[in-house]
Amino acid sequence: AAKKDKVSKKLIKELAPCKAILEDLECHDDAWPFLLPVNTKQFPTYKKIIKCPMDLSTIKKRLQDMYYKSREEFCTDVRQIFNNCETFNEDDSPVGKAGHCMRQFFEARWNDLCTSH
Ligand SMILES: Cn1cc(C(=O)NCCN2CCCC2)ccc1=O
Repeated sequence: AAKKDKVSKKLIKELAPCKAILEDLECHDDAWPFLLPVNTKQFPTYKKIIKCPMDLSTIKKRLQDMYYKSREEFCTDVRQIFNNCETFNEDDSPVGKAGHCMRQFFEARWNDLCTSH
């Protein structure tokens, strides 16, 4: 039991900063394309082109459900959002530009977290 407790304490410590980063992503001015899953009725080709859809509301639920076993898994899901965005949108489109901006914002916050100890 002691070992398990140590692991879970470490995990809570790791994932708390992830929750903070997620909240900052959600309230960013350029977060509007990423708050909810892409509407595949509005964009019928999306499902065919994007094999692993991801969005901020899904990540929020996964955090709440203790789905992530490490902060790396959280980071991978966030990066999936921006990789999908680059695949589906032109760089100079409104959504494409928002994706590049949000990725820069995230990676800076991720570096802070990884270098702060
Ligand atoms: C990530 N992503 C998002 C879109 C998009 O247009 N989202 C709009 C969302 N609307 C804003 C207010 C209501 C719904 C298109 C392509 C794409 O890759």
